Amino acid sequence: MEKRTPVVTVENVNKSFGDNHVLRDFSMKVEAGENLVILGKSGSGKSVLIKCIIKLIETDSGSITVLGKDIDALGEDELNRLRADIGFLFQSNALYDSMTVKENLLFPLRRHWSKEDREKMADAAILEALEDVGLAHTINMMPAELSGGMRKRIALARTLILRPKVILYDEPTTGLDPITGREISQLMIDVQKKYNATSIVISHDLNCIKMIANRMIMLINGKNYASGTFHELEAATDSKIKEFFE
Ligand SMILES: Nc1ncnc2c1ncn2[C@@H]1O[C@H](COP(=O)(O)OP(=O)(O)OP(=O)(O)O)[C@@H](O)[C@H]1O
Repeated sequence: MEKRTPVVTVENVNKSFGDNHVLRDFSMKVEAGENLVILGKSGSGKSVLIKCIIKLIETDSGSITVLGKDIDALGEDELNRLRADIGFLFQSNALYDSMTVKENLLFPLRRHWSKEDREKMADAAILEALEDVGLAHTINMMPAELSGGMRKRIALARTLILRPKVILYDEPTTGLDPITGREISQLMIDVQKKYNATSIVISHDLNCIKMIANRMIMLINGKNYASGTFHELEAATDSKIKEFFE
C-alpha cells in the first residue's frame, strides 16, 4: 500500500450509552505506516473509539472505513476476514492463563488459518513472532511464569502472528515500570518498521507517546479537538491541550 493512503477513516461518528454521549461527530484519518497516538482523559472515549474501529462496539451514526472497507456494509464472514488484518493489543493482554505461550500463539491461527496451513507453517510462524519480541525461549512457559513486560510482549507476538496491517494498542505501557515501558515502546517502533504496519495507540504515557508518535490526536469532549506532532501539541497555548503536558 502506498504511503499517504488512508488506512482508517472515521467520519462524524457518534456513540452514546444512554445519555452519556461519548463520541460526538468524531472524525479522523490514519495513513499507511503512521504511528498515531490518541490522547484523552480517562473516560473520554478512547477505548470506545478503537472498539468501534473493529466493530466490537456499534456506532450510532457516522461511518468507519478500514483498509478500504465500510465496516457497516460487511457481513459476518467479511468482518472476520478484515479482523484478521487488524491486530488488537488489549490493555489486559487477554492471554489464556491455562495455556502455554505456544498454545496462546496458536489460538489466532486456529481461527484464521486452515488446518493444512497450520500443519505446514504454524511452528515457524510462532517462532518468528516470538523472536520478533525477543522471547523465543519462553515458548513452553505459562503466562503466570512471566513478568508483566514479558506478558505484554507475548500478547504483541500473538497479535503479530497474523501479520496485521493495522495494530490497535490500548494503553500498552500502563502498569509497567518506566524502563519496561520504554522497552515496549521501542518494540512497537521496531514492529512498525519491520512490517510497515499502521498503529493506532491509546496512551496517557508521555514518555511512550514521545517515542512512538508520528502524530497525535487529542480526544476532548467526544471530538477530534486537535492533531499534530508531540512537539506541536506540547507547544500549544490552548488550555485544554496544555493540561495534558503539565
Ligand atoms: N459497554 C459500555 N456500556 C456503557 N458505557 C460504556 C461502555 N463502554 C464504555 N462506556 C462509557 O463510555 C465512556 C468512555 O469509556 P472509555 O473506556 O472509552 O474511556 P477511555 O477514554 O478509554 O478511558 P481510560 O483512559 O480510563 O481507559 C465512559 O463513560 C464509560 O463508562
